[in-house]
This record gives sequence, structure tokens and C-alpha cells, in this order.
Amino acid sequence: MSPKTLYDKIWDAHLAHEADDGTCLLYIDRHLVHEVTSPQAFEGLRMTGRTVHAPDKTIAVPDHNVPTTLDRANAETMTEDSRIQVAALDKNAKDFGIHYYPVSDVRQGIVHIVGPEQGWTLPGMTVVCGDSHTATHGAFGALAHGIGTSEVEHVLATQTLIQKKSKNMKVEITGKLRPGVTAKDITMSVIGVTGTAGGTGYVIEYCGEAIRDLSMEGRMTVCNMAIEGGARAGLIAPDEKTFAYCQGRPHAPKGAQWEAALAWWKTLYSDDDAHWDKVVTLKGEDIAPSVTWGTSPEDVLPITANVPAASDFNGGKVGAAQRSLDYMGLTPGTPLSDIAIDTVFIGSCTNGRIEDLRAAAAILKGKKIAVKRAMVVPGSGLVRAQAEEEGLADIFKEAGFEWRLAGCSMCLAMNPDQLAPGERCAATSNRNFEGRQGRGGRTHLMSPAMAAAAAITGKLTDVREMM
Ligand SMILES: CC(C)[C@H](C(=O)O)[C@@H](O)C(=O)O
Ligand code: SF4
Repeated sequence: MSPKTLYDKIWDAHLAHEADDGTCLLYIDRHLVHEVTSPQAFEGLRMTGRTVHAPDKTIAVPDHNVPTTLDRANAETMTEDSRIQVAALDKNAKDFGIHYYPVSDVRQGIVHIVGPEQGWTLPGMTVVCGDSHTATHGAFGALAHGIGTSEVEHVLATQTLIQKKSKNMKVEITGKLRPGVTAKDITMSVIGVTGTAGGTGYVIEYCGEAIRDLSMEGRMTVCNMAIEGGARAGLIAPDEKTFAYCQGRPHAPKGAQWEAALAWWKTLYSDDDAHWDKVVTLKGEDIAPSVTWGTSPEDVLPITANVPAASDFNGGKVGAAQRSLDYMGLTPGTPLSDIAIDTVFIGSCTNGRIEDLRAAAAILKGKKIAVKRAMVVPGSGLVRAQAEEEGLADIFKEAGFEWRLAGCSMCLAMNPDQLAPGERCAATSNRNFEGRQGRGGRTHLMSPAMAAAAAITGKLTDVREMM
């Protein structure tokens, strides 16, 4: 048998049909659904009198539009559009009999946090969702990627997806990370090297000692941003940490089924002599705590660097860099650590898990914030409950953070948590596009520990100075 990558293995195991031109039909194991990209898909089913083919493999949760304030049961705080989308999901989940975690359920949260938490996401699966950050689930060695609304309808109706195979890309992070350097710094640094188009046409497998050393939470952070590097999906081969994370989760297999699953999962790795179409290698020790300065995730630098000038870039990027600098209101040559910020946002499917909250709380313990506002938005109700149990919520509140309910929140301006024009935010999310957190808002992406450090000093800060 010819050697295969992990991606090849999962692909082959799910291939239902291959046409002469290479167009394939893949079987889908898990379909995650949120309120933004599903209303027309369910409407399409209704109009053609179809049902959901595999309701037991279809999981829905509202996340993007939901307010995160404690009074959110009072829908007054929602816009009309938001209310309509959430109400549609409530109705569709009920009408079509799929698994559902409504706003009132403690398990509600960001779809990419709820899936793994509930044991829906497992190694070797194909996982899709009408959402680009479905890449997150690749941390389990699942082939997971975003799909469009018409594809959501196709998967609902058939539990299959039409796909063309991507190429194989290996991103290896060798050796150990230095203190203060996290999964977020890895994934941002990779995009700094490859650019936002470097992964286009590829499925990335992240590997190497620094990746193996990461917790499952950290691995999810890394895979979450594969899409920002242009890749179709990001993957990490499952290992003992993956199996331990999955075992005992509500929807993970049990007993003999667990043993059978485990036997298959243990075959899920890239063979030694598998073919890679592209390879990128970074040394773990070279990665620094990083922040973005511009309006693309590739605009990333170590916190010790200065704001670049447009002339530092070549060709096509000069104009984009100038536009970014203007939008961000930054002067070339300014040390990044001199940039004052107004707001801190800790949350999102990139960094809204318990380990992220622990990392931020460790920096904040006994300190007070020096910014106008700061909020922690746990990625799910269960993350929130655990953080309360561990005393993290008290640390945040005593520091001056707002302690919110779960949702996408200020990751994107689809709910009441938004930046005002010109407001500058240290954010743990994954996109720093113009207007992403609110019209005219300015986003600097970083790790939870770095965001906590920024909250204390009121400016972008090297977390290593606080450790
Ligand atoms: C709203 C949704 C379709 C979108 C996505 O696909 O990623 C959102 O989650 C985002 O992060 O921009
Ligand atoms: S938290 Fe942000 S990136 Fe993640 S699904 Fe929600 S809006 Fe998209």
C-alpha cells in the first residue's frame, strides 16, 4: 500500500463516490449548525418537502447573535435580525428533530467549543459547519472545514458533501516553546511566515514536538486559525492526550464501541514516507509572544518589534500596509509596546476555553485593569461554570473585568458587544479585519496571557515582563 498522510486516510475512509474529473462525494459524520448560515438551508428543505437525513449527527447551537449580558433572556437587547435568526434556529431544531442547545441550556456556547466539549467531535471524523472556523475540530485528527449555506442544505438532506481533494501541507514546529509563548503565538507566527494565502489549496497537518506538547485546548487554538492561513482545514494527529480528552464525554463511544474506535484512531497518523506538496518548518524556540499591528492576520510581529512602514513591504503589499496603518491609526517606528489600548476582549472559539481563562487569570491575579473596559466571555456555559468553580471568575471580576455569558460576542459585530469607531482593542479572537469588532474599531490579536497583560498596563505589553 502506498504511504498516506492523515488527511489521505480520513478522506479515503469517507469517500462515497469519485467522478472522472476528480469530484468526490464524501460522507459526513458530524454536521454542526448555527443560526447565521442555516435559516435558508432549512427553508430549502421545507420548500422541497425533505427531512434531515441524519438528525442524530446534526447538532445546533445559537452563538453569533446572542447577547452575553446576564439579562440576555430579555430579547430587548437583540436587533430584529438577530432575533429572527435565533428564533428560526429554535424552530428548525424542533421541527427537524436535531440535537439542540438553546440559549437557556448551560451547555450553550460557541459551536466550535460545544462540539468537542460534548464529545461530538472525535478523531477520524468528517466534521462540517456553515462556519469557516470549523477548522478548530481538526485538533482531534478530524477532517473539519467550513461550508456555505447551499452546502449546509445539501448535508442536511443527504449527509454527504461534494468536494475536491486538497493538497497536503505539513507545518512542523520543532523543539520547545519559550516561557510566555502559547499556541496562539504559534498559529499567528505560522501565518506571519506563510501569509493568508500560503495554505490555499491545502489541508495543513501541524506536527512536531511543540505541537505534541500542547494540550487539546492549545491544539484547537492552532487549528482554529488554519483558515486564516488560507487552508481548507488544519489537522493534528490524535494521541493519548486526544483520547483522554474524548473519553467519557457525553457523546463519545462507550465500552466495546470505545475500544473499537480507539483501535482505529491509533492508525490515524501520517506514514513516515507520505508525500507532502508543501512543507513549512518553524523552530519553537524562535517563536515570541506576538501581536498583530494591521488589518490582516498576517500582519503579525513579536511584541518587541516596532510598527512597520509601508515601504518595508514589497510590491502588492505596500498599498495594503499603508491602508492598514491608516485604519489602525499607527505611526511607523512606534514600539508595539507603546500602543495604548481602550478595551480588552478575552473569548472566542480561538481562545475561549478553560485553559485560556486560566492563563489570563494567572496574569491578572491581584491586579487591576487600566483600560476603559475589559470583558471575559467564556466559550460555553460549561467553561463559565468551571471557571467559577476554580475561582477564576472572581479574579477577573476583582481585576475589573466584566464576566459574561457564552457566545461569539466581540469577536464579530453581530451582537451588542461592539467597539465604537476608533476604539482600540486587545483581542484573543482570530480576525482583525476592518470593522470586524464594530465599525471603525481597531483590533490587535494576541494570546489570552498577552491580553491580560495589556489590560493591566493599558498598552500592548510583553507578558514575559509580568511573569
Ligand atoms: C458568521 C460566520 C459565517 C463566520 C464564519 O464563517 O467564520 C463567522 O463565524 C466568522 O468568524 O467570521
Ligand atoms: S467566535 Fe468568532 S470566529 Fe468563532 S465562530 Fe464565533 S464569530 Fe466566528
